[in-house]
Amino acid sequence: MADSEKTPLLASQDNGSSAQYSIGDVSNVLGGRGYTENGNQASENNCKVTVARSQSTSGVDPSLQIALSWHGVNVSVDIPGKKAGCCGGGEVVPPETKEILRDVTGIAKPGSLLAIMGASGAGKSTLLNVLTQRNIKGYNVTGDIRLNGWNMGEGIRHVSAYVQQDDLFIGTLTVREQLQFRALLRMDRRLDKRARLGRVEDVITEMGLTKCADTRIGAAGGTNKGISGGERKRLSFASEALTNPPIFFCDEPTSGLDTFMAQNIVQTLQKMASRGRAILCTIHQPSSELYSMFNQILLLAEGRTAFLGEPNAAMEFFEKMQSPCPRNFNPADHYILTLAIVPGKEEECRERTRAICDAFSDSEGAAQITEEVRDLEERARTIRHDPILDEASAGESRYASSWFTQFRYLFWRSWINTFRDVILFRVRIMQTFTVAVILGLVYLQLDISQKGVQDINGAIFLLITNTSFSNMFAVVNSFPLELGIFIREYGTGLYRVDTYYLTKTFSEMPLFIVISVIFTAVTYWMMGLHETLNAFLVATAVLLLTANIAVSLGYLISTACGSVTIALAVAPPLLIPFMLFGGLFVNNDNIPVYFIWLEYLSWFKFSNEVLVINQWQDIDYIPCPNQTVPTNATAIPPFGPRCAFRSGDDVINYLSFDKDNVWRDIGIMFALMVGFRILSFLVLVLRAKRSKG
Ligand SMILES: Nc1ncnc2c1ncn2[C@@H]1O[C@H](COP(=O)(O)OP(=O)(O)OP(=O)(O)O)[C@@H](O)[C@H]1O
Repeated sequence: MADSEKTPLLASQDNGSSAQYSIGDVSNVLGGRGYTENGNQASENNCKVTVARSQSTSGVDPSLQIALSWHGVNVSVDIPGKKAGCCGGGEVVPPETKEILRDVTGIAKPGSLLAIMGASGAGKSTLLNVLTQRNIKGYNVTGDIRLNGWNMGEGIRHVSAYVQQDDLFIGTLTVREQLQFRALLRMDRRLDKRARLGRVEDVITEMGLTKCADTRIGAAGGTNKGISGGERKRLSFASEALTNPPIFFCDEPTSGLDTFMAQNIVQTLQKMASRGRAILCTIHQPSSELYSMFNQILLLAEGRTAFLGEPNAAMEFFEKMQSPCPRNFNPADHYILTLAIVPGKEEECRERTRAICDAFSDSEGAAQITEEVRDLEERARTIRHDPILDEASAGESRYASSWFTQFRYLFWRSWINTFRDVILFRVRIMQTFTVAVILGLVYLQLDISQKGVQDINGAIFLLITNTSFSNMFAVVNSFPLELGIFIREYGTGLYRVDTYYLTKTFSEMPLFIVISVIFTAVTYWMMGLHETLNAFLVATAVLLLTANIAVSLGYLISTACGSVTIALAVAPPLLIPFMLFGGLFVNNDNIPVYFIWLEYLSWFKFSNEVLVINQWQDIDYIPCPNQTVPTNATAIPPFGPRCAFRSGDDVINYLSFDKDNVWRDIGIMFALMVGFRILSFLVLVLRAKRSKG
């Protein structure tokens, strides 16, 4: 992309309740005019054009509106050569450069609702990505994309909103809470809390969300259903509309909605456009009613512009091309079918498409668009540079809130998400309690006896195993589901990775603590493990630490895998080796030398060692059947072959555990807990950075 004129564009003005970006003195920009609500140029006296950021009103001030233009945009991708066919035995396919968009030019003015249409593979998503400067890693992009004639580069992100196809929300929040969360983190930091919450109420009204404002959003398509699909989509618009950006990009806003809801959404978009915004949507085969609601359409075919203009003009253009839309036929369907490449008739279809694209590029309509785009560029050239564009181009967001503000509201949201679902919370407590009671019944009141040694050691190991598995899988089953929301919100500059990660882990910690304490309290006393308060407290602390290590590893697996399915596939094979070297299945002295390193990662081993020592160290005597200890005996006599353990120390020694290792074990467990968390944080940072590419 030519960056010859990557020029400062926006300057800030503090006008109290509203924040504004000023383009500078631009007597000639937009013909010396601002744009009126219907997209026409107006207000002759507008010598200072400012970019929309007035957040106290729901519309964009005419003097703050932006025209988005793109000129001669070409996009291609380099495809490396490879061997075709199975097992690399086939022909060599040479590397090639695939053209995705070719010389695409257009303009979206304030007040216009532009539909980007075309057959599958025509280049709609690519154009949207290029215009929004998102997901373009790996593409070769040339051409100009300008705002009111100014080349802003990635700064476009700061004056536009991108509503993606899938709506991702934390389902436990209500509509109002979701908007308040966004407003408190995203809006201009010079606006106080009252102004932000006031803006939330305005947006709720503007987007027709009043009726469901206090309804929980719920999970899309899940059993925990909240607001409807149409309301979810309007909530997506509302979330972006809070900062009142003058440009909106929407990817398939009506997909998955029924006709009524789809119409309702496009009406909302119409309303938003009528308030001075430029709205660009990709849309797949809209119904004729929907089609008629757009005031501009852009038809893409084979990466070229087949038409850009008003729907009526499209009708005339296709008539001239000897492809008139039949009566009572949906024009959108007709154009897409006319421009589609039908399998088996590729050459013929490509020929027709080429002819249409050539005809459009030679048409008066195309010439007028090119002239308007050039006019904007030309006029922008005469304007003095303004430092705020440098700021925007450098990617600095003036909406970023402070670290503490992010921490506060993220913690609030995470806390709600963890504890609001009372049913789920109760289910987890009941589940823990039930499992604890069952295990307690299986190992009810264990004896200190020769046979009891195996049962007690087995019970201790089972406590560690259950604590590890249940806590790790609780994370693995839920955290990856939230990662999509995190990536998207991080991408919009809502918060930092560290604040998100810290609040997530801190807010969830109480739940893991409560569950671990309930589990230990029930099982410990039912099993009749060493019955002193001190031993119980040590066991509780060690199992809490164990739970936290498992949770940390759960975070690491979740961030590394990114999806529940992969994380669930990876977690068990990872856990088994740790469990194997826990001291129950293989004696510590018999671990093969090449697996010693794994022993140092096995918290099962450290936890087991501390708990076994905690259980046995005060047991001076383990009875042996058929042998009585004389009351006046000074030492316990040697046992026969059936009695392996005279005292707790024998049990500890038998397992190759050492009382001197207790503090070392606890230290290593802390290190594992912290280490896994730091690693998972680093993986999350990496994931977040890569998602921005
Ligand atoms: N990274 C890439 N590598 C190779 N080809 C690509 C790449 N990205 C896009 N394409 C190709 O470019 C063309 C346009 O893709 P794009 O996704 O923009 O089409 P689309 O009109 O949005 O299609 P759909 O409506 O099916 O989503 C397609 O043929 C696609 O296969």
